[in-house]
Amino acid sequence: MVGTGYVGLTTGACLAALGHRVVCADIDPAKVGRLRDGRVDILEPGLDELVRRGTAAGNLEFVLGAANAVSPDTDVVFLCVPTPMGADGSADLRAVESVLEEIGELLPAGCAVATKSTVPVGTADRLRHMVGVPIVSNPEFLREGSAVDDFLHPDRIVVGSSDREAAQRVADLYAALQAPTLVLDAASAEMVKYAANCFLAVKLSYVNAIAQLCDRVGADVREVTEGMGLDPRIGRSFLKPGPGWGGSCLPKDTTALLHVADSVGLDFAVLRSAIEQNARQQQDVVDRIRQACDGTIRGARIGLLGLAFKAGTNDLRDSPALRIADALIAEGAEITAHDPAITGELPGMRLVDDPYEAVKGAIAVVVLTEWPEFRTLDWSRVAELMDGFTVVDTRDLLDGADLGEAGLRWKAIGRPC
Ligand SMILES: NC(=O)c1ccc[n+]([C@@H]2O[C@H](COP(=O)([O-])OP(=O)(O)OC[C@H]3O[C@@H](n4cnc5c(N)ncnc54)[C@H](O)[C@@H]3O)[C@@H](O)[C@H]2O)c1
Ligand SMILES: O=c1ccn([C@@H]2O[C@H](COP(=O)(O)OP(=O)(O)O[C@H]3O[C@H](CO)[C@@H](O)[C@H](O)[C@H]3O)[C@@H](O)[C@H]2O)c(=O)[nH]1
Repeated sequence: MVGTGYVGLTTGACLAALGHRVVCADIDPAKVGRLRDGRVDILEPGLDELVRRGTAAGNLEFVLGAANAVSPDTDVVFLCVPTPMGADGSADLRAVESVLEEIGELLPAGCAVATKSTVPVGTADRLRHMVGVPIVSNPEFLREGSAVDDFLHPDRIVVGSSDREAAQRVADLYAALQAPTLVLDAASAEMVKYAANCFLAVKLSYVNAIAQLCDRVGADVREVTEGMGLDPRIGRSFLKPGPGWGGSCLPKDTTALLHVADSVGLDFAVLRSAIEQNARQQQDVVDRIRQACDGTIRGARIGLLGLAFKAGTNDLRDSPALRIADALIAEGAEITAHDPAITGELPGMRLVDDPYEAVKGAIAVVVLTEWPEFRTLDWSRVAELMDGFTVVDTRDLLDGADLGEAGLRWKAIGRPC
């Protein structure tokens, strides 16, 4: 397993739990040291336990550098390194290429390379020349915050390669999970990943736009999405409006697929407008906060509850909450923020470990991440501590009546307030 982040560590620890012998490599010596001591940096329920169990059982180990993960009896090398957004919006494949360069000569005959990193269509076939063995696309669909559970109970396993036998060998590693398994060509497998993530992004942008419309026409988006979701063709999940979608995947994958479409002369207008709607959604939240601050953000003290891109994770990558915070800071706001999973320092704001400290003296309070503990805050105490009385609830998390009783004004997107 090359790369021990969300994907590599989860996959490595879970494959070890299924009985395979796994060697996980990372380029970061400090991370490798911590993992050898059984310390996991990321917040993923069950992962620490699996890492400790695998290490104790002797079928999960951690090494520095991809080359040290490869041996003459290696069957599959999984690539789980980052593929971030490049300057032109395309996926930056430098980490993938540098690993292949590092291990190309070391791979034993009969082994396969499986790409779990999200890579654009054509990558497996294009990079094949760098290694003398088949490359199998094996996209990963886990969600942060439920990575172990998603791995162990997958909706589907997708593998694809021009070498079907190699693809089947990779699929066989997951046989114990008894999941629906698709063995495809490499391009189709690579496309499944982007097509799925981009569909989710389009769905969210659509529902965020519906929430905006509900506000303007006096409908209640909670009831509207319930009515939509009961239609099995639509489904109930991914229908919750918010401050815009973010995280380490949806933003970069939508931009990367749009880049691919542009490069082959296809105007993927629906995807482009989903990305644009997402930027507008974040700007709309800033505008709502401005209204709550009597029209001026400059000099206003604003308390933020939640910074992670969703509840259940301490990942801040491409978090809409941070984008919104940055926009407020750029307009001259004084920001105090609290997130139960985030400690340390962040530029331009005061990060505190007590939610009541975050709301102290605030003219407006903004809920940006749907942490359940925010629901049960003592709103009378919040009202006493604040200097103003508006709570902008971008996640429709709170009970408006509770806040009303405490003398606060509750503002949610698309809900009658
Ligand atoms: N995070 C998710 O939920 C998720 C889900 C599905 C797919 N993906 C995809 O999986 C890939 C990895 O994502 P992630 O979130 O796990 O990333 P991450 O940043 O959490 O982890 C990547 C790891 O790779 C290591 N690394 C970088 N270069 C290396 C090298 N040359 N040799 C060895 N290790 C190296 C880094 O130090 C880091 O520990 C990306 O392509 C991403 O799009 C992510
Ligand atoms: O009803 C919803 C559901 C999600 N979100 C937001 O959408 C973003 C993405 O959420 P989620 O998909 O749960 O996060 P990730 O962990 O990034 O997972 C996505 O990205 C991964 C990386 O590619 C894929 O593997 C997963 O299948 C895909 O769901 C977050 O900002 C959420 O707050 C909403 O606003 N409303």
